[in-house]
Amino acid sequence: MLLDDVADASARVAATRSRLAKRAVLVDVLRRAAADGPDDVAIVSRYLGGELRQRRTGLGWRSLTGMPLPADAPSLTVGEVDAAFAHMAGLSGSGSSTARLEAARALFAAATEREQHLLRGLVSGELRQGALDALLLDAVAEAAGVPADVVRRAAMLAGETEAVAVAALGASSPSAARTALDAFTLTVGRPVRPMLAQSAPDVPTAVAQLAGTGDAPAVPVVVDTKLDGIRIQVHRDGDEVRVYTRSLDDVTARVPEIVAAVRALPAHTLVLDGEALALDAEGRPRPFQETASRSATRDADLAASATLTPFFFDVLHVDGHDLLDAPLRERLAVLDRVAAPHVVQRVVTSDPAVAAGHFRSVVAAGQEGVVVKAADAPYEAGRRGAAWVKVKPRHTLDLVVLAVERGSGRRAGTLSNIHLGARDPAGGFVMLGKTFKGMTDEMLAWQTRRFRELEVADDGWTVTLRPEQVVEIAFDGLQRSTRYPGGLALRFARVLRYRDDKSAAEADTIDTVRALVAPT
Ligand SMILES: Nc1ncnc2c1ncn2[C@@H]1O[C@H](COP(=O)(O)OP(=O)(O)OP(=O)(O)O)[C@@H](O)[C@H]1O
Repeated sequence: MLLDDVADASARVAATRSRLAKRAVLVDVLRRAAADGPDDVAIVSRYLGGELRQRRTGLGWRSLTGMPLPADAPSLTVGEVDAAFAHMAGLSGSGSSTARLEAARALFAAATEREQHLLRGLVSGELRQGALDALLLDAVAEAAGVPADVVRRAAMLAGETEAVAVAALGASSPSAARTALDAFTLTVGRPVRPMLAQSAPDVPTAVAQLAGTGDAPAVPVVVDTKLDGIRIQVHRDGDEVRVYTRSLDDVTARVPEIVAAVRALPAHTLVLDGEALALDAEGRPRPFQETASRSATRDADLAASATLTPFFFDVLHVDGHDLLDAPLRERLAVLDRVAAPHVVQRVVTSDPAVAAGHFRSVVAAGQEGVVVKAADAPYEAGRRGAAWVKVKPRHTLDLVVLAVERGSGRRAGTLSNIHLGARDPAGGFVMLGKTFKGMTDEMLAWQTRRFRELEVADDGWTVTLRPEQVVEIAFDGLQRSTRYPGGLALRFARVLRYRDDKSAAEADTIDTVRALVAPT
């Protein structure tokens, strides 16, 4: 397949707001890629999702300025483009950056204007979007003639889209595609995308959503303590233990204490879902920053300074039995048996008052809130379904840093005041305000370095960034604003922490923010 076909599809997807129209474009291009063979499906599904197949090419955003003028007519195949990036990624040693730049120039010289636009987006990561991935999976399902939930489930278990697209579109018939997709099962040692939660403003609302209201007898729900640490998914096969983060990165080498704790549990094979936390001598959680900086750094000194304790709230597999489809009630019974010293505290009740009492006591003990869960629900990998509902005592949003201003006075020399954007589901970001509050000196130093890496332009005062860094913001409310494009501004926004475990595609959307505005 020609790169031009993908560039054309990508431009048409970006040009329409209609999900149906976007999906139709993707179905068409995926079908044509399938006719050209599995290698093309692999590459095209990656490119449509906004990613290269190479994790790192060594090419920076800046190196793409000053590329040659575009070619007049398309000639590049996707296979040639993938091979060119594989070559660039493989270069190392002295002279490699010059060689890489030459290879990039040759590639760009052979690309038309819209192909160059696609290549830039792929290299910079700007085309990557969570919403696009979901759409792509639906398009794979339609192109292969199988139900969308079968494809989604396979992708969650595979932890990626490419292999699933190849399996589904490489099959000779819809029933063969289904068989190929059913072969993606939970494998110990291969992380699955974690189940996510919706939010509710308070505990009675969350309980009512799950336990039901009215005359029917209320069903008991699980009210789990919400710990404010780092999501971990731990896989154990005998003595081999691997620890993954929310974004499925392998952090095993950095958390030997978690490995040791899980090795001591009474099971041979295990997949556990939970949270890692730094505790003080009294067993109270230490501030999140300590847990986060510990996991974000490879620094051995820091590694010694805070010990992480794992707490588990779910189990997906034990000794040859997959539990994904078992109701939570059963999974928790297994969890209590195999992970007893490390289980998150919970109450099971249908009484909103009891649930609210648990919420108050855990918040008083320094925890973040609760997650109310349907006791009969399966584990829905990768889904923000209705079966888990979180409740926290304060308003927070995960926003993306769009730009940053130079600090002055005590903050001279730093990059300080950050511009905050919510994700627009149709593409791009909507600015909601700025803040320089809540940052510790360490955070300031960290962000000053980090934002230089993301710099796109610098007018001497404001540095415009690639929209990649997610930040968790607390705020007191929203006000109408004529200054910002969404017509809304945050009141008293302050930084709680930087979220390295979330990509910009997972940031809160402007629709979520609008839903917080009380109807007038
Ligand atoms: N007992 C628990 N059950 C489920 N999730 C928990 C629990 N304790 C802490 N968590 C954390 O809460 C998160 C659930 O909220 P959500 O799925 O919205 O993820 P998130 O966007 O990372 O949320 P947040 O920023 O509120 O932690 C999980 O990702 C997990 O890290």
